[in-house]
Amino acid sequence: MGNKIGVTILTGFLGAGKTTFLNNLIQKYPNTKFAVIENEFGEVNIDADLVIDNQEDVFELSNGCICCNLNGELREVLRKLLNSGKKIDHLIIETTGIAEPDGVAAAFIGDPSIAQLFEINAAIGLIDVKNFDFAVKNHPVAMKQITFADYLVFTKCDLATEEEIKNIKFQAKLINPLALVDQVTLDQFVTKDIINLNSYQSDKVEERTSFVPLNHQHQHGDVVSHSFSFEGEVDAVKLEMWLSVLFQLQFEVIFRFKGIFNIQNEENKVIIQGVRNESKIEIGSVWEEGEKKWNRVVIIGKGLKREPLEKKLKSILAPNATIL
Ligand SMILES: Nc1nc2c(ncn2[C@@H]2O[C@H](COP(=O)(O)OP(=O)(O)OP(=O)(O)O)[C@@H](O)[C@H]2O)c(=O)[nH]1
Repeated sequence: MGNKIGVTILTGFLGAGKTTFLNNLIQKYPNTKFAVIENEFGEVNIDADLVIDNQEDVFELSNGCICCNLNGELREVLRKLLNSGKKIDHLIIETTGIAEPDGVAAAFIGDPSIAQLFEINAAIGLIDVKNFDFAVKNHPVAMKQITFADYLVFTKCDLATEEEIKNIKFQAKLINPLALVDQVTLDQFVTKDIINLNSYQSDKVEERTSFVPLNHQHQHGDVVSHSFSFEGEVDAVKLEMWLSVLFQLQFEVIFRFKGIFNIQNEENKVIIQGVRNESKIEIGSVWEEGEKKWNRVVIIGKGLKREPLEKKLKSILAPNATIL
């Protein structure tokens, strides 16, 4: 992460346990100086008062949602934070239960002055196992939160049976095959090194993408997750053109995009992540000698049909490539 301040985004539907988790998280790292941005969709920000105040800097963004009308204000707070001269090791943003986390993440990737100083570390999605069905059936945003998370934490497991938890974990993994999963109960400390997940680093993307089933499709309501793997070299210009169309014109329906590409004349893997209408392109590890040069792409979104995507992927490839 270099000298940049790592950013963890906490997402999850209303009442999923974000503030509870945040407090546990802060306590887990007594030597880390956190700044916390609390966003609540009401004029009075109650959550900010519920954050245990271990001399953390808690900023409140109320009466709106940072994924939309408060995005400018979020940028303003980040600038203030930097100009304050205070030592900050890590920033946690707790979004409202109805926020689309990609809008928050996009601010860190799309704004060069912010991206220079902050780096998204991971998006944590909390899922209340007792309310999972209700939330995903009735609120498309809950589904979007799950698709965007790098790490899914199941809460209120103390209130559910083993069978219920297993079933919900299974469904959530189908919706978001890229995410790591874990579970907590009330007041239980987080065991994973949450602030160092580094999910946006190219090696972690490579690692997670390799766990996704090959050439798979899964549908949950109108949210569908497609994975593709194919051999052959990709034409960089054609890929860029396709992605710019995808991210500029279709970002409303593309919730998540991660890909590892074998680009023509490039010795290293090229890692591409799409966050709303922004994309992050990084050079990954070198293709090892004898390693099969698979391109792997995972696209999760609303009502996405497989055939046009497959056709598009074929069109960016050199003629000898085959999609399996
Ligand atoms: N039994 C049980 N209760 C929990 C657990 N996690 C959170 N809660 C309770 O659930 C309620 C909501 O938790 P919060 O942490 O405020 O949830 P939130 O996601 O921040 O809520 P909003 O900001 O309203 O979206 C609180 O009463 C918590 O004490 C859990 O694992 N088990």
